[in-house]
Amino acid sequence: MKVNVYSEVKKLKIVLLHRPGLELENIEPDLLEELLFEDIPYLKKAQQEHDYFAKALKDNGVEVKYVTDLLTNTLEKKGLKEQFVDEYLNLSEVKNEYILEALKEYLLAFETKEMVRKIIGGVRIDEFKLTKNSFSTVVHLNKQFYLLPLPNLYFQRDPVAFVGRGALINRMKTKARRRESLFMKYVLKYSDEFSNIPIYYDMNEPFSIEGGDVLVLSDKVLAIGISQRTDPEAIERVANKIFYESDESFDTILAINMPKKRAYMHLDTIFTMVSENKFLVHSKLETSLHVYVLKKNKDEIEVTEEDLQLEDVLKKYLERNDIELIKCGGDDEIAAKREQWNDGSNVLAISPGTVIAYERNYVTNQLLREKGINVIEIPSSELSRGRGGPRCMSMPICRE
Ligand SMILES: NC(=O)NCCC[C@H](N)C(=O)O
Repeated sequence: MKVNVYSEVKKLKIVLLHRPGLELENIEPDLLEELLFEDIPYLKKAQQEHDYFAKALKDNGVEVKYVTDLLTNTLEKKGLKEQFVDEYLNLSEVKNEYILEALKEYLLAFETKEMVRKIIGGVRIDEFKLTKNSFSTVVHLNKQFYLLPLPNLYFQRDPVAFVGRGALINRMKTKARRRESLFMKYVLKYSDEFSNIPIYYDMNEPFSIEGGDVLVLSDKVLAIGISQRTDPEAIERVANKIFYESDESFDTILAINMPKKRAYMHLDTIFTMVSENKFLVHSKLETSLHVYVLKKNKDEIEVTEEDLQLEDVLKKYLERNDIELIKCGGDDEIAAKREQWNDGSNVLAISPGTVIAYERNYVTNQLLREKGINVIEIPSSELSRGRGGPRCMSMPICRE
């Protein structure tokens, strides 16, 4: 499978998705904050909405790959089931040796496909009895889960980011999402479907970076948000790797400083590209931004700082004057807040000027159409409860 991502908008050919599963049925009110959800989703409806999203992509000529299929095939073909479970449990919050031993035995007893479904879905206390009990295991039995679910996995944008011909295997900021990166790490490392993909970041690095913060603005310019989820040190390591240890064409990284708060969770929460010169932005993003410009010089990275309007940053570094910003919700203050809350700025371009957007953000979608953008709308009553949009739910593997 060819990895080729040098744009946010060029024709999308292959995309990575995860269809929500059991994991959404294991979100309960006391876990909402820890699991990064705002409400309890209804799985059946969420799956129907996700299938609608996948169909919209396929109907537009995009090949859809599911991370669970890729992982299952890799583990089966390469006999890596046990090694994966060991590494996966090691990344989990489970430290009690009796519980780890019992969990490993329980998970390995499943067929690979079912095991993959289970490790994503979580394991409840009532699914098996511990044979050995000690004081510490008894304490743990007062909880509801041996292994917490991964309900954010359908936001495939974040754990692994394809950039150029390579990939960032991201260290996710929160414990709730840390395990997610291991899925594609195994696929990229062991699967025959991907060969010799250069890796520009690894999940074992100490600093976090999430794919929602990474935008491939052109074959020379990356934009990476310094956000609640992405550390400047991670950006620095990615820059050094791509500039000096790869044959990529990128020579500029715009590190955009962002408010470190959930409403601005990732750069793509407030800023996405919809055509070669048009961008959809959070209505408050028109103020000046503090941007650190990392330039590839001969031996080391040259860093300059800019306090510019986003439009001026884009004109300067994309070297074009026809840059146009479209505000989420337009000039209607209340619509802007409402639609931003439901990821109105987070659309997925499947070709220049054609985007997939949530139907609920109809004010923004109308504004996009008035600017000549073709908007394909999808339902999201349940998907939205995880606070992510169509761009969050997809990771392009190959664009034209
Ligand atoms: N790129 C994105 O904006 N992803 C959305 C992630 C939502 C998820 N509930 C999270 O808080 O990480």
